[in-house]
Amino acid sequence: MPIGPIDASKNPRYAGFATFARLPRLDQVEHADIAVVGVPFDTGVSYRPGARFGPAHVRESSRLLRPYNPALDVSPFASAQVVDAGDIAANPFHIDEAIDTVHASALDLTADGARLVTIGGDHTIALPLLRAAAEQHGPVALIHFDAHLDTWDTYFGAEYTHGTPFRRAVEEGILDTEALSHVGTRGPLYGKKDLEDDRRFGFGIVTSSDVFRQGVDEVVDKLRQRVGNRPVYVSVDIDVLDPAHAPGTGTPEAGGLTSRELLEILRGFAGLNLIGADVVEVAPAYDHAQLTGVAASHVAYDLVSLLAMRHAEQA
Ligand SMILES: N=C(N)NCCCC(=O)O
Ligand SMILES: [Zn+2]
Ligand SMILES: [Zn+2]
Repeated sequence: MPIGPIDASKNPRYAGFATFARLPRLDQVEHADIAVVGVPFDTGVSYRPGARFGPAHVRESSRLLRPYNPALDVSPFASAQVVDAGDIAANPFHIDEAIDTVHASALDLTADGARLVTIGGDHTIALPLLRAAAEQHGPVALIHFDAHLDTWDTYFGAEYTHGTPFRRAVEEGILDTEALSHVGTRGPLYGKKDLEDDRRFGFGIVTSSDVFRQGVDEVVDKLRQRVGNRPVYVSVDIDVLDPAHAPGTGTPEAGGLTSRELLEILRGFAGLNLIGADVVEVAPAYDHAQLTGVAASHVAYDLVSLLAMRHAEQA
């Protein structure tokens, strides 16, 4: 029997240390099937800093999550042993070293088959997480929720930033270029070439307007078709949400998804071969009333739920 979260009917949910969803820590269980892990790192940002405080804020905003997920009809913490694996200690003064640390820690945490939901941290960390995923599964399909493409080349000559992880990943051959999608893209670009490069790398784009005009079901259908039964990694930059739904982020763009749309699309992924996920770019200094923290914690909860369903199917 998995060890579940602290019982909120016996111990008030606002009391005690904040692990994700008040789950046990990794060192309190014998084996974890799914681990939520933080990466407090924001040295890769191009605008507002502060995503290094994202993991603590998402945990603090996750105290109200309950054990049954009616939208997916699953009790994720009973279907699998889910834990909080704490934070990866990424060097804030050395991006290359931080990337190596995240890569090594992700490999370590998943060595016995555990799946990760990583809480960022800026989007730079998706690169080492994808490296680790590809080492275990081969080149992976990607569904990338973001206002931004994050396939740019360099900033100030720097190759490893939060605007460049997916270009690096394509260059490294760790993504399955038949099955790459951005969702929620919007806002001004540097030039048309950004889109041309992106298409050349193999990405298909579902813009934020597409979600509005076509609706969730059609978008889910398209994304599912593109992924098929490939191993798929889901990366959620919280700035995919409209700043009204997620003000606490570093590079906000108007005209984004609602949290309802994002959660509904994620729930449409039930049955896909999800192998890992991240929720990045939560910067609490710009948040209000935990809007962004609550949204991110619910996104992480649905991702954990999808992984738990997958785990139960395979067990
Ligand atoms: N990954 C995020 N959130 N943002 C990328 C923004 C890149 C830019 O400053 O143009
Ligand atoms: Zn973004
Ligand atoms: Zn991003």
